[in-house]
Amino acid sequence: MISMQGISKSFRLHGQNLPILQIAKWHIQKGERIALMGPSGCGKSTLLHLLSGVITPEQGEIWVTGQPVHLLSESKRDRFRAENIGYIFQDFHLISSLTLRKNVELILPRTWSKRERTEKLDDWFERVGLKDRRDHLPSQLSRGQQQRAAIVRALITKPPLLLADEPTGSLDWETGSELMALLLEICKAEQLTLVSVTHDRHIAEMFPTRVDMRELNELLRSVSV
Ligand SMILES: Nc1ncnc2c1ncn2[C@@H]1O[C@H](COP(=O)(O)OP(=O)(O)OP(=O)(O)O)[C@@H](O)[C@H]1O
Repeated sequence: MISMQGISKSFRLHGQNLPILQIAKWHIQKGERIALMGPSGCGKSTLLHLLSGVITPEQGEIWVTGQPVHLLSESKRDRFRAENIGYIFQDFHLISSLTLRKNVELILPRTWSKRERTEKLDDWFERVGLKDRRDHLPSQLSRGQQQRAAIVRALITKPPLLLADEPTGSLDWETGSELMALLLEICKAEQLTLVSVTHDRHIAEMFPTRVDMRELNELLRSVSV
């Protein structure tokens, strides 16, 4: 499903090269659900951006669903991302002037018929407990409900890889753990692969697999971040 090998990634800052990631090998099987943990600034978000092809490494190979992401042009990476990756953000990233339904409709493939769209939207909003709220604006909903709508937006096309960057980070513990339980249950049922960054040890314990950046990123073994 995912294979990374010999990865080096650095950023250019004030004329200097700042090494951020060095990963010898990382393999993820289809359907794995992984909590990615590690101290602030250790490169967790950078790693998600590499997996989704938002950025590319200086060295190394990244294969996702059989595609060599490291070799694709920017436009091909955009397409790869649209077809293969669902993304959930800490702050939901819903458009405030649009209803939940319209927020999700924006990303649906043009090839879906009107009937297919309506059926899938109804199914998914029901699945996350928002059946009666889908025609409301984000501001009319709680933060947990907004994140549920963001889950619908990320999953409705069933992308093989779901990336989440602190999806419960702006929710209280109870709301956050309920939301994560729902997300994990859906990913298990649909056999979707999930890599989710979290700072919360209790949330991480809900996952079948935990990966610590201190083990993955070789730079963290010699340098403290
Ligand atoms: N575009 C960029 N240009 C320069 N430096 C960057 C850029 N993006 C990230 N960095 C640096 O890379 C390092 C890793 O950042 P990253 O956001 O991946 O860390 P993180 O582990 O996700 O942190 P946090 O848990 O605080 O969100 C940080 O030192 C950050 O300042």
